[in-house]
Amino acid sequence: MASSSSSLFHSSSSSLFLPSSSKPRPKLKPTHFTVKAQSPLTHNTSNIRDEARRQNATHEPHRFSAKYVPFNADPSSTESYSLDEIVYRSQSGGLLDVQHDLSALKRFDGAYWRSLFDSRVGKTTWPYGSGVWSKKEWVLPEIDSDHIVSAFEGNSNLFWAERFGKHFLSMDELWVKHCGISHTGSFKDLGMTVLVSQVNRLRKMNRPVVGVGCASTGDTSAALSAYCASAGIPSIVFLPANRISIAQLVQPIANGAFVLSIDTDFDGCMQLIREVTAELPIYLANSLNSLRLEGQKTAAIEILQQFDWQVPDWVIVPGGNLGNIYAFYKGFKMCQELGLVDRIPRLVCAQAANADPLYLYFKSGWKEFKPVKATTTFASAIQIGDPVSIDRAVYALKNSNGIVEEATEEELMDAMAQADSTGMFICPHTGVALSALIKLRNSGVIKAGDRTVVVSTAHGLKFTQSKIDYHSNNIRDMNCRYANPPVQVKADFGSVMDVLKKYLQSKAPRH
Ligand SMILES: Cc1ncc(COP(=O)(O)O)c(C=O)c1O
Ligand SMILES: N[C@@H](CCOP(=O)(O)O)C(=O)O
Repeated sequence: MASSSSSLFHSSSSSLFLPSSSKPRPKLKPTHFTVKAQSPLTHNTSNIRDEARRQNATHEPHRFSAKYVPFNADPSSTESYSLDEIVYRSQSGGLLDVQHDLSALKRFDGAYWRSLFDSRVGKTTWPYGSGVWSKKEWVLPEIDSDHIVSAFEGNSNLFWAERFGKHFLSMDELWVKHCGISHTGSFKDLGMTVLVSQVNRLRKMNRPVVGVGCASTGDTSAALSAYCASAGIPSIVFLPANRISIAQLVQPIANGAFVLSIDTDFDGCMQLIREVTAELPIYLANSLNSLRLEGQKTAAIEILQQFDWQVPDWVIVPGGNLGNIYAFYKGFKMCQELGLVDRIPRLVCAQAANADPLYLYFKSGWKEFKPVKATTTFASAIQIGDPVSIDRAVYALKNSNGIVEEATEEELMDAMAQADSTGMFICPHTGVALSALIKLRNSGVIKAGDRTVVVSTAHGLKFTQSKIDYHSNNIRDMNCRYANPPVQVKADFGSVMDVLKKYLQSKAPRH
């Protein structure tokens, strides 16, 4: 059913002036805030990178750090790896997590970090003009700004969905975080800037990385190929043949990636890329690699920032491979731990009913996880039956008093059409998240006054075929209740007037 692919194929202004002593210091108060206001290109330098270099040379070295540790490890564990190592799994075969030196970050209080992050928004200072790198100290603190590969991603709009909220849900406080209004049209840019920047650093250090590879349902591959192309790094993408949209397929092709269209589903491609990256000097770019989530978590920080550091009640995220739901949890949790906010929102992960292993696990009371064979869904980017980040997702949901919901094909397509009819142009995955919201509102779990954020994960323009099918009433076993097909009309004045009069009558206010 899903649309198928063709056969073709500082400020300087916001520099952080770090204290010279490595001794613990009293927490900085906002009044001692050390962000220098200065416009980017004040020093006769030729571009923003040069300016960043000049600033770096005059600054003291960073004193924040991060490392890989086993995910959710026992506190007694001493296993850890430098971020400069090429490692995706712990000794026991479990997931890894990037652990920041929180005690170093805590030398600065919440007000300090809020002010610092706020000061960097809306500037072109390298690299802080990016919504991800404006939080560099919390993302990859040790990377040289010169190695960063960025499209100034992030800083996506948080849209007040006034009409959708009021009209369909009697809600005043419904917001949509448009992570898909981004360089390659999905939230993957947030993670990929971090991963490709680290690869760039590794290559400069002469580490054996010849290329970067991923399995993809279309968005990871688009982001990977764009960032790699921008840095001149070879990218290799494994795509499930005929299961991604044309718009997504053409992105890595245009960006010069080595594209393999493989006769299997996403889970099959994921298995293959894991085997291949264990053998060849190809760095793995899927979210199994915990570096990606460091970038993705900044969307959560941005939401808080956009609400002037007030915490919403609910955040709803569509889930597939399940890295993103954990990334949101991690972003919110860091803000709480570092004193920027005093609580975190409740998280909802929304799945397509045709690809719902997490939902089934949740419904079983977290008794037993079983991968499923995911079947075709209009939400094609989340057609995933064996998510690599299942443990991360469960952790995020349990620790945020979270919920999992699911949406049938008809529900998700109706929700997408309803949202579009109020001026949005969302992707089917966002339709899944909105369906979850509709269900939770109808059951009274989410209250009319709850401030709720739905995360929109990709741009609707990547999924136009699904909208065409829906609005043409061309989907088997679906009512397409909100279809709005074009009216065919003869090219004469009378015929045009007839249809217009009928239309205007149907729209005239009734008294
Ligand atoms: C558009 C879109 N939405 C949602 C998701 C789900 O994100 P995750 O795999 O991190 O759960 C993906 C990718 O999987 C996606 O491409
Ligand atoms: N939707 C994803 C699926 C892979 O997810 P990842 O976050 O593990 O890379 C895609 O677009 O490929």
